[in-house]
Amino acid sequence: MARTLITGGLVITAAEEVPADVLVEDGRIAALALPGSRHWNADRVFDASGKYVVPGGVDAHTHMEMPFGGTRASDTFTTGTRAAAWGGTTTIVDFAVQSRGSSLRAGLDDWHAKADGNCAIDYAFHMIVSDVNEAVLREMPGLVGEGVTSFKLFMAYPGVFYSDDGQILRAMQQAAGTGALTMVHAENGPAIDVLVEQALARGETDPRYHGEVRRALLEAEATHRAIQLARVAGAPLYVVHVSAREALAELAAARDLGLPVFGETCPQYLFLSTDNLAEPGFEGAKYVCSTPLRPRDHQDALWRGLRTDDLQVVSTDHCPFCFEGQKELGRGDFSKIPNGLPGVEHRMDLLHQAVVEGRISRRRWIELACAAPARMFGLHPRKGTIAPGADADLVIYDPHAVQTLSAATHHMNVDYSAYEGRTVTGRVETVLSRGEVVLDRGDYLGRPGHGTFLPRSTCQYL
Ligand SMILES: NC(=O)NCCC(=O)O
Ligand SMILES: [Zn+2]
Ligand SMILES: [Zn+2]
Repeated sequence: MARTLITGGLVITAAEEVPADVLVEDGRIAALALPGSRHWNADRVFDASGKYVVPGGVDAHTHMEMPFGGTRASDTFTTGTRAAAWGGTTTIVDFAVQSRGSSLRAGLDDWHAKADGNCAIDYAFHMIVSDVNEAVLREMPGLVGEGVTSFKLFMAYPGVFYSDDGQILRAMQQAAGTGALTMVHAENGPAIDVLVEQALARGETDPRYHGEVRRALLEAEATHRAIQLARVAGAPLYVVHVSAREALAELAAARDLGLPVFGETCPQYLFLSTDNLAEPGFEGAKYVCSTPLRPRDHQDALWRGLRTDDLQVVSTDHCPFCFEGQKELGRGDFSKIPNGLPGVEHRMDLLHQAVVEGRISRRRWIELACAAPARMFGLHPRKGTIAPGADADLVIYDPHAVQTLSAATHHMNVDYSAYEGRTVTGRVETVLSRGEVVLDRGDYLGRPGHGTFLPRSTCQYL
């Protein structure tokens, strides 16, 4: 395989920033050296002077083609992984779904069939458990053996993905016994359903009521309950898509006790708010996701949590539905709007914007977007860092380029952008996935089938 050299860039990892040349051989990082200090022969040289060289992003929360609310997420593995690559993400961990009444095996096989041969970048799977029973519990160790080392349980969505506390406790016990990580969607679903019914009965049908009924206190209550259940089970816990300040406080309190409790937030909770849900007409449907967007004053708490390590990971929860034909299913009844936002393409750029604005450091940017998710989900040391032996998943990033995010220019298969018209400083220039050039200065060179399934080890964050 070709030898590739990247010269003169500022190499940024979660641990350090150092000007260095990077040599890539056989799809892996072969060596780093002070700029110009070694005279390596290479078939291909990229000049990264004035640019950053960062690890490819690891997005630990995506939903390609996920069925939801009578429709399915509009990005396939082909379109979604291509869009991820455009945004500097070179690994996704997608959620395989167990259908109720079916087995984990069937759900996982289904997900392999969707992804196999179609991905532009490497991928792995978590498993959504929507039907906890004895047979399903017995299947869990087998999945861990196949590299599916995390399971997501839902306290929300009664009748769909929801598990009750007893089922969650049982699944946590089983996961802990195999070394797997339990992920929880922490919202009190049954209580939310009561509030939904009451709101609709009052004629409150607009998208903004989605945010009002999914109360912050019901996220905090569920987060508290998930933590206590994990304690009882002796299980580590990862709370997905944290949006409420009150839920974050529960995580912080648990971490202050030294518990193995981790949290993720997403760009939509850091950059968008209930103001978007309240946009005129039916526009707010574009911003319907769960947990919901919160009033703007929650954002500062989330940023603080990212700085203090009460939150460890920023993932996208990419789950796109087109406005036309999909979000529109909920006109006249907000509870029928399919839940989810597009975002897999913009995470690296939006977090870099936070660097530009002084909210996080450059190293924290890489920690949150690359290194921590790789360690959390058993992908380190192959992914999330730049070191000899690691996969050559590399991004040359121009920190000065200015771009405007828009549906007219993005690559996700969705007819709107949640960040339409937002200008950010910084842009991906070149992307390598295991040494192969996927993107270079606006030319897409990737191909479906390059991306391979990554069996994961257990959490290395503990
Ligand atoms: N988050 C969301 O609104 N949709 C995807 C499913 C989930 O993660 O709960
Ligand atoms: Zn969720
Ligand atoms: Zn999700």
